[in-house]
Amino acid sequence: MGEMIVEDRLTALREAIDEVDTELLKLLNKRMELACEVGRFKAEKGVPLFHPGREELIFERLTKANPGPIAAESLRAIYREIFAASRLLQYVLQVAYLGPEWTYSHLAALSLYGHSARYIPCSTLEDVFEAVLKGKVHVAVIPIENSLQGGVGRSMDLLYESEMRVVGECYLEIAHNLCSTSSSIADLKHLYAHPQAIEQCRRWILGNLRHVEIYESTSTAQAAQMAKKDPIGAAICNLYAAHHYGLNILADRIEDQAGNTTRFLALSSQLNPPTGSDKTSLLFAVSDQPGALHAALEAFSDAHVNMTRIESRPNRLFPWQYLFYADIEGHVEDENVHKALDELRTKVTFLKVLGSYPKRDPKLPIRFEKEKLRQSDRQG
Ligand SMILES: O=C(O)C(=O)C[C@]1(C(=O)O)C=C[C@H](O)C=C1
Repeated sequence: MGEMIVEDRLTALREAIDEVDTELLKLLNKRMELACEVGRFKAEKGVPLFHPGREELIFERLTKANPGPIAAESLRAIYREIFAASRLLQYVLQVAYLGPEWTYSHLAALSLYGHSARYIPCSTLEDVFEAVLKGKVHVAVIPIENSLQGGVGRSMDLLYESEMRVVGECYLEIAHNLCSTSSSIADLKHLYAHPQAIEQCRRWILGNLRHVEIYESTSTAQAAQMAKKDPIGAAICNLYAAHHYGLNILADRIEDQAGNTTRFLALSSQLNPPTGSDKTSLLFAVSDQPGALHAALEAFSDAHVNMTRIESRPNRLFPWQYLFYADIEGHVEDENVHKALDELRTKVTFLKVLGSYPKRDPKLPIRFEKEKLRQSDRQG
């Protein structure tokens, strides 16, 4: 093909793209106007503005209707930002998370609510819970379990102690890096890291950093802040923390085990409607007698409800008694789940339904990669 023909073809294709973009812009603005109208209507009638379930229903419908070639993950990313822009016209969604900025919790929150929400870092998990309970934020994002280390005890205790609804979940790939203002591992004398990160990179640290003294930090992002102030110090943190706190990456992906994933929960004071692909979280206690747990679990098998997780935790109010945290497939309004919970209530000494929310696939965790850093620069 001659050079002119190539140019002509490219120009024609780009003109066609320009036309589609103009059309998309018109449609996007039309959508935003409708969302504004919904916002005004809700405000007038005193209906809560934040409605996480509606977003999930839209995602769900479009994913099913999508003929391709756009990938489901791309469609979700586009809609995450459409919702964020749409919410921004109605109000600013406030999201609390365990800070400081650029912790994995921050990344999980960003993956759930997009870049137009306002993110409020809290210094403890207690403060994160309190922010929602006191109505200072619409939603909070907390870590609940890690694929290698199991449940996050403090989050589990706080779910028991507070009145909170679980309204969403997400799985985030945990990718650790050794980051420093120094450019050589040999020059390092100090390592700042969160205890869980130390645990997850233990073999790598033993193999490469035997010469350094380890200082525990309260989060991976705090480790990055400490390393920034120490010319002979390094931190274990994510790429975003390294980038935003101005650190070099001395080694990437230093976690010992591939597939390290943390599950996060979104908490709010509202209920979600069923989407057809939900999960329900609950906690319960059984009496101290033979077969009590077995009998409780039968409630699920009898109603053909699949349990995706069960974990026990000491009951801090009653020593040597235990609480069971369970996740089951389905929504509390689904018939089989309703039936299972009715039966469960007759077999347990305590039951708290934490909430139903759209189910995510643990095998498809959110990944924050290098390429996405530029985007966070523009928007973060
Ligand atoms: O349906 C609503 O309740 C809306 O506020 C509209 C809308 C949308 O853009 O589709 C706005 C923001 C999202 O949170 C979910 C839905």
